[in-house]
Amino acid sequence: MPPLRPSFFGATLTPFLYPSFLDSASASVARQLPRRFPRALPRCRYSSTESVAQTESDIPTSNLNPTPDNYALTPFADRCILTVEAGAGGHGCVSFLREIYVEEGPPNGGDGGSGGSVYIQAVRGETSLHKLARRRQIKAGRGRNGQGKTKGGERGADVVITVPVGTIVREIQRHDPVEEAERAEDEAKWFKDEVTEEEKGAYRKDKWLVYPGTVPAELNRMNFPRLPPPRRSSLAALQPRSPLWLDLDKHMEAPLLLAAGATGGLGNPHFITPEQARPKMATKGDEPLKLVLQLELKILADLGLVGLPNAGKSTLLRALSNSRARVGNWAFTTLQPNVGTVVLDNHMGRPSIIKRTRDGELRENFTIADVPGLIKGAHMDKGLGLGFLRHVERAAVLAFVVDLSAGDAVKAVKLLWNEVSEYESLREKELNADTERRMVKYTPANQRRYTRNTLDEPVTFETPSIEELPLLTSTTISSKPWFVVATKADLQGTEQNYEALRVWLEKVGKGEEAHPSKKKHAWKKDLRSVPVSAIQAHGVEAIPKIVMDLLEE
Ligand SMILES: Nc1nc2c(ncn2[C@@H]2O[C@H](COP(=O)(O)OP(=O)(O)OP(=O)(O)O)[C@@H](O)[C@H]2O)c(=O)[nH]1
Ligand SMILES: [Mg+2]
Repeated sequence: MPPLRPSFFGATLTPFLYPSFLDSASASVARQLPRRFPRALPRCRYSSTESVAQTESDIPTSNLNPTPDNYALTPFADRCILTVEAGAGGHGCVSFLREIYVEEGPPNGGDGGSGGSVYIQAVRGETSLHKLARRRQIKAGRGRNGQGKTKGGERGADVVITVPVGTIVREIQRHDPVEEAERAEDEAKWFKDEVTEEEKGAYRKDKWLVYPGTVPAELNRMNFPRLPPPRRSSLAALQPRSPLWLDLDKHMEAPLLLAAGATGGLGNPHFITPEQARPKMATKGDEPLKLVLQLELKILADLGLVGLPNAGKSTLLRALSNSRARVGNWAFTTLQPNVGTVVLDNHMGRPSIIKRTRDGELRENFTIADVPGLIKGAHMDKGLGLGFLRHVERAAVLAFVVDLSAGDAVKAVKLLWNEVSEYESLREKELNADTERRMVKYTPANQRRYTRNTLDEPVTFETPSIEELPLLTSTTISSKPWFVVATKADLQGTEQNYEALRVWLEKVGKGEEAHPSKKKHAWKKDLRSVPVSAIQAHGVEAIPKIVMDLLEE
C-alpha cells in the first residue's frame, strides 16, 4: 500500500501546517477503498483499512479523541450516611388580652407551629448521591412560636430529598423524643412508688415557658399543672415503620414521608383551671425526630462497561452519550465511575428505538456507567480493586470492552470474567458470614436498651455509634446478561482477533466451550459481540438496540 500522502504534501511540515488538506485527501482516498468489516460494521463509512488511522495521533482531535485536559469531572457517590432531622415545634406563647377598661384580660397566647417534615422522592434523571453525601445533614424548618391575640405559629418548611431511582434507604440510628418520653412514662408507672416531678407540677426548664420577667423566686411559688402527655403530629401515622428499610426502585410521583415534624408547644389558655384563671406558663415545642440513614444505590446504571485499563471504555461512553469522561492513553485515566445517559427519544420525530419498560412506560433513555479499569488480581483489591468491582455488581447489563489491538481478545474476556467471578464468590462468602453473625445476635437499630439499676439512677438510653452498614446484596454477576464490545477495530490487523472472539462466543453460547465465569447458572442465552471504532463513532449505533433487548431479560 503506498503511503497516503499526495505528492504536494512532500514537504515535511505541510501536514502540520495544513492538517485539513491531509484530512480531506485521506478521506477521499478512504472512500475508494474496500471495507474491512462489511458485516460487522454496518454503518461504518470508513472501516479498518491500511490508510485510515494507524495510530491515535493520526486521528484529528475531536470530541471522541480529546486532548487529555478536555474533560468534565462529574462528582459521584453511590453510598452515603445522612442525618435527617424533622423540624422542632415552635413554643407556645404566654400572653393576656390588653384592652381599654379590661384590667386583667384573659390569657390569649397562641400555640407554637409544628415543625416541617422531611420527605424522600426517587426521581428519574438523578444518577448519583454526591449532593447528599456532601450535605451530610438535612433539617426541616422549625415551627414558629405562637403569638399574642391567639395567633398560632407558622409551620416549619418541609424538605424533600430527591434520590436516584434504585436507592435503598436503611436506618442506622433513630432518636425519637416522643417515643423516649412515652417509654420514660411507662418506666415511671412501673416504678410507681413515688409521685413524679411532673405530677407534683414542678418547673422544668426544658418543658415550660413562663411569663417574661418572672424571677426565679417566683417560679417556686407558681402552681405548674401536670405536663401534657407526649404528642405526635397526625402526620406521624404516615411514617414508615421502624427500623426503616426502603427500596425506592421506581420513579415516584409524590414524595414519601420520612420524618414528621414535631408538634408545637401549647399557649397559656390551655392551662386555665378553676383555681388559676390567668396561667403564666406555656409549653415549649417538642424536640424533632432524628434519623441517621444509610443511602445506597442498588442500581448504578443499566449498562456497565467492564474492561482492562486503556481499553477505550471512556471513549465508548463519549461516543454513546454526551458524557465528557476523561480519555487518555495511559492506564487508570478513570478513577471513579462516570454515568452517562443515552437518549433514545429526544421528542423530535420518531424515537430511534421503541421499547417499553416493565411498567409499560416508553423508554426515553438508558444509562451507562464507565468504571475504572480492572487488572489481574482486582478481586484481591489490586489496582482500584474491590471498590470498583462493587460498581460492576450494580449494573443491570454488562458490556465487556476489549481492545482488539492489545493481544488476544478471548484471553482478555476470560481474564475479566475471572476477576468478576472471583469477586462474586468472595461476596457470597462475606454475605454468608454476615448472615451467620446476625443469627447469633440481632438487635434492630432502633431498639436502644433501657438501663436503670436503682431508682435513684436516671434512665439512660444506650445509643450505638454510627457505623456503616454492610454492603447491599444484588443479583449475582454471572447471571446478568452480557455482551462484548470489541473496540479499536479501526486499527490494523485486528480482524483475525475479532473473528476468533466471535467464534469463541458462539461456542460458549452453544455450550461447546466453558462459560468464562466458570459458574453453573451463568447467563449465555444470546451472546453477542460488536466490533466498534469508538474514536470514530463507527459501529456504536448497534449497542443501544442490544442493551434494550438484554434489559428485558
Ligand atoms: N484507534 C483507536 N483508539 C481508541 C479507540 N478508543 C479509544 N482509543 C484510545 O485509547 C486510549 C484509551 O482510551 P480511554 O477511553 O481513556 O480508555 P479507558 O478504558 O477509559 O481507560 P482507563 O480509564 O484508564 O481504564 C485513548 O488514547 C483513546 O484515544 C478506538 O476505537 N480506536
Ligand atoms: Mg476511562
